[in-house]
Amino acid sequence: MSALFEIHNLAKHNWDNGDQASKYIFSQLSAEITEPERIALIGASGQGKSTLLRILALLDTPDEGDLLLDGASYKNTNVRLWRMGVSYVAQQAVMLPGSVEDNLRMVSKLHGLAYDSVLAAQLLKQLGLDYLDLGKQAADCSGGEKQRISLIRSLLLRPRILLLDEITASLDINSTQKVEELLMDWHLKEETLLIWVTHDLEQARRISNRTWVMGRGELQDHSSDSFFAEPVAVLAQKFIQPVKGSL
Ligand SMILES: Nc1ncnc2c1ncn2[C@@H]1O[C@H](COP(=O)(O)OP(=O)(O)OP(=O)(O)O)[C@@H](O)[C@H]1O
Repeated sequence: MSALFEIHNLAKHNWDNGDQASKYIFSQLSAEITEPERIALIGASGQGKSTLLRILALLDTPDEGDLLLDGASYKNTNVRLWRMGVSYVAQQAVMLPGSVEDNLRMVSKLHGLAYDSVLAAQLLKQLGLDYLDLGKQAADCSGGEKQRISLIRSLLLRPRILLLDEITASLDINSTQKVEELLMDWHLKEETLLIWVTHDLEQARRISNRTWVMGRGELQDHSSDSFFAEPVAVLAQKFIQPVKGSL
């Protein structure tokens, strides 16, 4: 039986700055995921974590290598179908023109799916957004509101793989906790594979069973239990440099 998701020798060239030493952001990146897991993706700034997630969602193209979903290469798959199964939630939430409700409805419409208003209302409540006027212009929402609306937009697609790019970066502690609880619950019920980029090692420990560390163009794969056996402060020094003050 084929794995759920496979990354084979993936490489991405850096922007061409004439410096051969930095030709690749990363190269020969490989990983195999056989079942829906919760993967924390960590690493210092500029190591290519967002680029990797964007490539996995086919929002950017790899320069070398292959990606397989249920054994089928992205090269032989319709991009729209791929994106129904693999959804990326960006670090900077981008709102589409129109109201909050227009934004929530838009993705289902694009993919020819029925809009599940009951699920939308439930998710808004779980993320503490039930006070929001759905007729409000999405562009007028706060950064934290936009981030949660953008997460709900992706969840409404019920993707098999959810790629989360620092999605709690502009949220307060309460909202962050709600997002984490919702996603842990969602993962259990929907069996969604989560790949979650975070600079917060405590968050990585809470949400993952597997930890990928990106650095120097490579990907290290650890079980979170063994990775977090060391104190977080020590791990921060080793893997998320420079770390003075905060992660
Ligand atoms: N499409 C692209 N082609 C070439 N280089 C890119 C592309 N996108 C990003 N880069 C470069 O790749 C490097 C890694 O960027 P990326 O945003 O993926 O890092 P990151 O690990 O997510 O960083 P951070 O933690 O700060 O968000 C940057 O130097 C960036 O300019």
